[in-house]
Amino acid sequence: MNTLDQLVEGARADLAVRRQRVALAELRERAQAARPARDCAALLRGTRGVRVIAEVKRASPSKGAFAEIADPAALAADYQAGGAAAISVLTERRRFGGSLADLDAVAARVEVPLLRKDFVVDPYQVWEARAHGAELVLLIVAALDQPLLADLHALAVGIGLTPLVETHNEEEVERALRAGARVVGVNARDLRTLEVDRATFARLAPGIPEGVVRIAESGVRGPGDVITYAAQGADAVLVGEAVVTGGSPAAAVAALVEAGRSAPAST
Ligand SMILES: O=P(O)(O)OC[C@@H](O)[C@@H](O)c1c[nH]c2ccccc12
Repeated sequence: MNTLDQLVEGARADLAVRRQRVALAELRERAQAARPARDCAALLRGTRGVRVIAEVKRASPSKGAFAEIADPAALAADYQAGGAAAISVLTERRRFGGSLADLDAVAARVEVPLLRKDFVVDPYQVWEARAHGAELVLLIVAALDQPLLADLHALAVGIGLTPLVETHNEEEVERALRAGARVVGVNARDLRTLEVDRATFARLAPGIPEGVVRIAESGVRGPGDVITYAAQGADAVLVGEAVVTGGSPAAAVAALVEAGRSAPAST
C-alpha cells in the first residue's frame, strides 16, 4: 500500500470512532451556529503579489516529528502577526500529530481564515471542518474518485466552505476543474511516494485557468522559492516545515510575505 492509501485508511478508522461519539445532526447544528464563512477564493487571489498560507504542523510521514508545538494557538497568532493570509491546521493524528482540538484552539485565537488539512473522504469530515471553525477544507483529488470529489466539493460550497482542491498532475487538475474547483493547489510532494519535485507547479499552472486561484504547496524553503512561484503565476504558497522549524515563526512568515509582496507579477 502506498503512503496516501495508508493515510486514507487511517483517517477512515479515526473517523469511525468520532462518528460514534458525535452524531452528524449535532455537528450540523454546531456548523450552523459557527460564524459566517468568507469567500476565501477572493481573499487568496494575489492581485498584488503572492499570499502566504502558514501551516500548524508537528510531524510528517517523510520527516517524522520535527516540532513540539505545545500551544498551536500561540503559533497561529505568530503566523497572523507575520502577515499570513490564512492558516492551515493539520488535523490528521497518526502521521502528522494533529487534531480537531488544534483547530478549535486556533479558531478561538485568530481572525484569518483557517484551512482544515486532513484526508477528507466523507461528508462527515466536511461538516466537522465547518463545526470546528474552518473556512477552507482540503480535498485531495488523488484520494477521491470523481463522483465523491464532486459531491464533497458541492457539499463544502453549500455550507459556506471554500474547498482547496489539491492536485499533483495534469489529469488531477482536469478533474479538480471538472468538480468545480475555484481554488486549486499543486502539491510538489507526491503523496504516494513522498518525493518532492518543485518543477510540478510550473508544469501544471498553465493548465489552471485565469480566475481560478493557484496555490503552490510543499517544499517552500524560503523567500527565494516564493519569488520563483510568483513568477510562475502562483496566487499563494502553502508552507509548513520552513515556518515551524526556524527560530521565529512570525519572522519566518514575515520574510515570505515580504518576498511575495515584492515579487513581480507573472502577467
Ligand atoms: O511542510 P511543507 O513542505 O512546507 O508542506 C506544507 C504542506 O504543503 C503539506 O503539509 C501538505 C500538502 N498537502 C498535504 C496533504 C495532506 C497533508 C499535508 C499536506
